[in-house]
Amino acid sequence: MNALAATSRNFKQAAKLLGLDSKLEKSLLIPFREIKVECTIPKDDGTLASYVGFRVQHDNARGPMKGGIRYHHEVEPDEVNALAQLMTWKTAVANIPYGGAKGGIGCSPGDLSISELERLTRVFTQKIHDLIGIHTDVPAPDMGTNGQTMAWILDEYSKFHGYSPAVVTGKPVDLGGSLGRDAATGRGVLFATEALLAEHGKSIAGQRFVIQGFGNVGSWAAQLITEAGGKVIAISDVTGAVKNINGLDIAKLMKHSAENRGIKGFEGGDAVDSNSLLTEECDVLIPAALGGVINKDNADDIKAKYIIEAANHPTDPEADEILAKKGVLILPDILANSGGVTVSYFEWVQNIQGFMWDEEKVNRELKTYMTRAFRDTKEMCSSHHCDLRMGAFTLGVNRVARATVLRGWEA
Ligand SMILES: NC(=O)C1=CN([C@@H]2O[C@H](COP(=O)(O)OP(=O)(O)OC[C@H]3O[C@@H](n4cnc5c(N)ncnc54)[C@H](O)[C@@H]3O)[C@@H](O)[C@H]2O)C=CC1
Ligand SMILES: O=C(O)CCC(=O)C(=O)O
Repeated sequence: MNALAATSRNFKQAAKLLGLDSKLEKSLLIPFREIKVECTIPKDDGTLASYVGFRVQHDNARGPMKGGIRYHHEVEPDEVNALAQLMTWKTAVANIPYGGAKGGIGCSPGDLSISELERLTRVFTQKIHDLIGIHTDVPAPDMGTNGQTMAWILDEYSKFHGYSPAVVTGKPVDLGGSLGRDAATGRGVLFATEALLAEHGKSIAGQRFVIQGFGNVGSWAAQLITEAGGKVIAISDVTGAVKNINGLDIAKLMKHSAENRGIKGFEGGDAVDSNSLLTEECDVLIPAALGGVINKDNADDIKAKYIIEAANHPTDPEADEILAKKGVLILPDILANSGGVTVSYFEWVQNIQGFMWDEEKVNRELKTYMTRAFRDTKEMCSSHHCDLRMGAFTLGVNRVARATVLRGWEA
């Protein structure tokens, strides 16, 4: 199912559970602004290349819009729209004072040199600088982008508006980034998983994990889960998949991946088919790469007891239904991966205050926010007799609806 159709379907189900009136429902669904820009840059060989960039600003009832920028060849308007909408509900689930946005450029970052990526990022920033801002819309990294990308956006934006570190988060620490932001999404995944397992009398220690994706989120999740005593038995990335039922050596896999631009060829396990990774025998499955990977074609074959959605919208609604019948518990994206935007909020606060927190404080506050979001979601599950996805959606949608009504925007 198309990402926007899937996200909107979840939203509409939550709106129904909450009994929202149809005018309010419609105003919450429609994005505030959709931006599409053509970014033309000279390639290193002197030829010109054009890429389409998007920024969808979904909602700002609760504060400045917030969300990552993705560089990936599959970036297209409907997906960016869906991801922006998810950010609106996610920031509300985390109870941080933001709305939601998302951006992206349709490109293959691995095929571009560093200087081409820099030129592309600067041109994109030139085209959208008037529409983003510290109190308007604050970008951050997502798939295919990182702290360096944010540093280029910061620098380009500052040429127009003066030095403005709070205009992006996920920056390098040397440029006002927060300690702990790089690991935050993975660490948030750890805290959320701990909270879910604890409800079932379990802990991370002794559980077998399978992770799809070994980028920022997947690699940090793998490291932190291993440190907490979990056994990561299989991992995939775009280059391949590797399995070791005794547990992969994550530190060695990190080194191999950095040196070889991927996990392919890692000798600390057996190479396995990436396509069957999601259906490997395990206790906890963590999709941490693309959307829509768990769908009606593979849901019935999934053997995990728990799915922790580190990626955004990895599970189609049809798969949700199949997995629910099998008794698989899904911790939804807007809760499970909210650690990233939560520490982005801490970074923005630090930039505005001009005061830097130590890493221990960042991680401690992150745990408090993740635990609270999990508890608030469970309360919605109890009051609306629904699963965790609908618990998180009703929590997020209700908070945004209340702010919308208070601001007098629903009419
Ligand atoms: N970076 C962040 O702070 C946050 C990221 N997310 C979500 O987490 C997911 C991953 O994001 P990042 O780790 O930041 O991206 P990244 O670009 O750092 O890493 C992406 C990883 O996915 C792998 N991948 C790509 N295609 C694949 C495929 N077909 N099969 C297996 N692996 C594949 C890549 O090889 C890479 O290891 C995305 O869905 C993103 O939206 C969610 C919240 C915050
Ligand atoms: O850190 C942020 O502002 C946004 C991260 C993001 O794009 C996401 O949570 O999907």
